[in-house]
Amino acid sequence: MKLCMIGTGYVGLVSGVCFSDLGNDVICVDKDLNKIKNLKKGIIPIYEPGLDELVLKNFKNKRLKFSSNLKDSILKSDIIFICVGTPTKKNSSAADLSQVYNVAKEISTSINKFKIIITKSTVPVTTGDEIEKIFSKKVSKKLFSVVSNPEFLREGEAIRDFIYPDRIVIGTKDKRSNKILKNLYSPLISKGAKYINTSRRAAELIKYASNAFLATKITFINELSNLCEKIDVNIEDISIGMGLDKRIGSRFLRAGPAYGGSCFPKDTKAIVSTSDKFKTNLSVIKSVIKSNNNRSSLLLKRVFDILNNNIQNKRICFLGVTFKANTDDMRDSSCLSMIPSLVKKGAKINYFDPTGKKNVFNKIKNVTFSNDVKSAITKADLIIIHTEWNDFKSINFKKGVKNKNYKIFDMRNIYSAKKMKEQKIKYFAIGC
Ligand SMILES: NC(=O)c1ccc[n+]([C@@H]2O[C@H](COP(=O)([O-])OP(=O)(O)OC[C@H]3O[C@@H](n4cnc5c(N)ncnc54)[C@H](O)[C@@H]3O)[C@@H](O)[C@H]2O)c1
Ligand SMILES: O=c1ccn([C@@H]2O[C@H](COP(=O)(O)OP(=O)(O)O[C@H]3O[C@H](CO)[C@@H](O)[C@H](O)[C@H]3O)[C@@H](O)[C@H]2O)c(=O)[nH]1
Repeated sequence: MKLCMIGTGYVGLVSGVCFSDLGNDVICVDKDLNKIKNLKKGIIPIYEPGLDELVLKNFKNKRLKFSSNLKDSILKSDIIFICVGTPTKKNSSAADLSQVYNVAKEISTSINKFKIIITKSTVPVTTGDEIEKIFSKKVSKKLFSVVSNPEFLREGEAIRDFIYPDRIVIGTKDKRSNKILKNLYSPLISKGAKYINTSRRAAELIKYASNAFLATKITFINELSNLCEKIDVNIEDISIGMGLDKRIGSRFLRAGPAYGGSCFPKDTKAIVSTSDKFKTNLSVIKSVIKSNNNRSSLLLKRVFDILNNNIQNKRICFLGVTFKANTDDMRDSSCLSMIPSLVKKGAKINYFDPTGKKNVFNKIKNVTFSNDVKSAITKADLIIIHTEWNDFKSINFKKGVKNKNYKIFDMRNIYSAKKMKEQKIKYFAIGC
C-alpha cells in the first residue's frame, strides 16, 4: 500500500517507519523544513530506542521517504494518516484542533482518486464528522472515506508497542475502508493484535477513555501511597497484592511523581471538556486531574520534611528530568514545576539526564547540569531520583557521595528501602 503520514512527531514518524518496515511504501511529510532536511540525512528528531536503525534501513531500501511537499505526497498515496499535534487550547482545557483542520483542508484540495483519510492524532469525539464536512465541500463522497484509527504507543516503547499492540481500533462504517485497513494491519493481527471495527465516534472516544483510565489508575495508587506513608505500610506491597487480581492487573500501579508527558495531562483535560460540551459530568476524571495537579506540591512538602525545613543553600541533585525513562520528552514533566519552586526557596540544584538535556533550566539561576551521575551526586545534600532510567538503578552511593550527611529521595522506588537501611543510608521513597 502507498501511505502518507502527515506530521513527523512521535506518532507520524514511528508508525510511518514501522509501516514501511512491514513492506508498505511510506512518505512522511512535515511542514517543518528543518526536520525533513535532517531526517533525509538520518538525523532523528526524537530519542526513541531502536528508531534510528529502522529509519536508516527503510530509507536505504527506498520504502521510506521524507517530504515537505504535502500536495505531491497526497497525490501519490492511497491512505493518508493525519498525525499532527492536538495540544490543549491556550484559553481553555479543550483540544486545539487547528493543526488537524488545516491539514484536512489542504488534503481536500488534492484528491484525484479514492483515498482513506485517517485521524491517528488523538481527536475529540465528532472531529471525524467535522473533517467529513470539510471534504464534502470540495470532493465527491465517492472519492474519500474518513476513518478514526487512534494510536496507543508509549514513548520509549514506541516500536514494540506499534508492532505488538493489544488492539487495533478502526472507526468506520465503510466496508471498503475496513477491508483495506484490516489487510494493512494483517501482519500485526497475525502476531496476536485484536482488531476492532467500530463506529468512528466510538473509536475517537476509546482513545480518550483509555488514557483517562490509565491516569486514574496511577492517581489512585499515588493517593494510596500518601496513606501508606502515615501507617508504616509499603505501597509496593499494595501494588503487588492488588495487581495479582487479574480484574485489576499489575500495570500502571507504580506510585511516583505526578504523571506527565504529552498525552495524559492534555487528554484528561480534553475528555472533561467534551463531557462539559455535551452537558454530562465526568467527575472521576475531574478529580484525577485535580489530584495530579496537587501531587508536585505534596512531594515538595515531603522534600522540605526530609531536609527538616532547612532548604536555604542546600545542594539538591536531580537524577533524570524527563517525564519518564527512555524518552527525551520534557512535556509536562513534574520537575518543570518542582525545580523552580525549590530554587525559589533557596536551594541550589544540579541535575543529570542520560539524554544530555543541558538547556532545560538555563533561564533559572542556581540550576546547573552535570555531565554524569558521578559528578552529579558527589557534593549533594539530597539526591532526588526523579526518572527511572536504568543508569540510576545500581549507583554506589556510599562511594560516590562525598558529603557524609546526604539523603536520598527515590521518587520512583527503584531501590529497596530495606537494603538502604542495612547500609545505613538515609533513604526516603514514595509510599513507605
Ligand atoms: N506522543 C505520543 O507518544 C503519542 C501517542 C499516541 C497518540 N498521540 C497523539 O498523536 C498526535 C501527534 O502527537 P506527537 O507527539 O507525534 O505530535 P508532535 O506535536 O510532536 O508532532 C506533530 C508534527 O506535525 C507537524 N505538522 C503540524 N501541522 C502540519 C501540516 N499542516 N503539515 C505537515 N506537518 C504538520 C509538526 O511540524 C510536528 O512535527 C497527538 O494528537 C497526540 O495526542 C501521541
Ligand atoms: O505505573 C505507572 C505508569 C506510568 N506512570 C507515569 O505516567 C506517565 C505516562 O507514562 P506512559 O503511559 O508510560 O507514557 P506515554 O508515552 O505518555 O503513553 C501514554 O500516552 C500515549 C499518548 O496518548 C498513549 O498512546 C499510551 O498508550 C499511554 O500509555 C509518566 O509520567 C509515567 O511516569 C506512573 O507514574 N506509574
